[in-house]
Amino acid sequence: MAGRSHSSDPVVLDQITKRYGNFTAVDNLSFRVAQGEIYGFLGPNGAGKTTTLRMLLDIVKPTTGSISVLGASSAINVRRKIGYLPEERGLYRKMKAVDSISYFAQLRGLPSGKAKRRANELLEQFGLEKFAKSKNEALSKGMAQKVQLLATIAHEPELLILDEPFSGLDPINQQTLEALISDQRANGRTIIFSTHVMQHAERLCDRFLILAHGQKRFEGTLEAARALYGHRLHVRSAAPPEAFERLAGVISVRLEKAGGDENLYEIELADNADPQSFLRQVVGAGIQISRFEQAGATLHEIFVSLAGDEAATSDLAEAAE
Ligand SMILES: Nc1ncnc2c1ncn2[C@@H]1O[C@H](COP(=O)(O)OP(=O)(O)OP(=O)(O)O)[C@@H](O)[C@H]1O
Repeated sequence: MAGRSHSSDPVVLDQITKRYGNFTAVDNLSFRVAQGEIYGFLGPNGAGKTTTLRMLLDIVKPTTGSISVLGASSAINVRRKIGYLPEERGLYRKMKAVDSISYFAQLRGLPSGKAKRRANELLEQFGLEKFAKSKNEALSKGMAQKVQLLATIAHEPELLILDEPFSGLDPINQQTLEALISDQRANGRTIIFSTHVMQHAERLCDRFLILAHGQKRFEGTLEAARALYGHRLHVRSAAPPEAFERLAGVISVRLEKAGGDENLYEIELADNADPQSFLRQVVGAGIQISRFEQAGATLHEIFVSLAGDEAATSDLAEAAE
């Protein structure tokens, strides 16, 4: 599944570029998403995420390159198999919640009776049955967003494309949405979602793509990103930093916390260095250590290091919301 490319991959982008006048919004981007995968789209503001998702859906045409979605050269030909939550949310204000869901499901081919049943089932499943007959304008922003999400999945699409689905939801509803996305994958669906919030991507994604200035900065699993980011170790020892600096494979030694008898160091190893060989060298050099721990980089750290400073700003801004 994850990572293996296959001719029947539901989403294939090949050397896609999108220009607006002289400005390149998406720059020679290629990637594939495998069946049953949760694929995260990460990138700072203006990185080209929404433009790419819109190209996937054939709402925006690429300047050059080719796209295949569920075996078709245009998503429009397979739209009944796709569920799309756009970045700009919107429901008809005067329509009832239940009717909104069944309306969208019918637009995508579900017969009216089935669409209504499905709408009621989903509202109940997500604790919104009391609001089924409320008009959308009477719903809170978060509830309206949930209704729109349910409208996106009601016709049981094979491929879900969700643009910033977590933004605007409170932590409880974010959790509900995470569960919904995992549940969709468990049912064999393929999901692509964009986000600024690394924790969602960290918990949910089989693989992710980091975009910055329209270019791919990384594509792969969290483990692969961590390996790329390098090894970091936490070491507690009474020895001075120079004792570690002179060992093979050590790039830097940072004093994380000075103690009375012992210091806590963060030690960065070269990509090709091995923590075990570091440990053997420590023992061989007679350096006493009382703690040795491998630290996995967080996706946030990886994101900032790969997507640059503007990424840090947008990620932190989002986290502070
Ligand atoms: N119709 C358009 N005309 C001109 N420039 C555009 C158009 N649509 C998008 N852009 C530009 O392309 C770049 C990428 O925009 P896009 O909306 O894809 O970014 P994004 O990664 O989704 O950002 P955000 O996280 O802020 O939603 C931006 O600089 C944007 O201003």
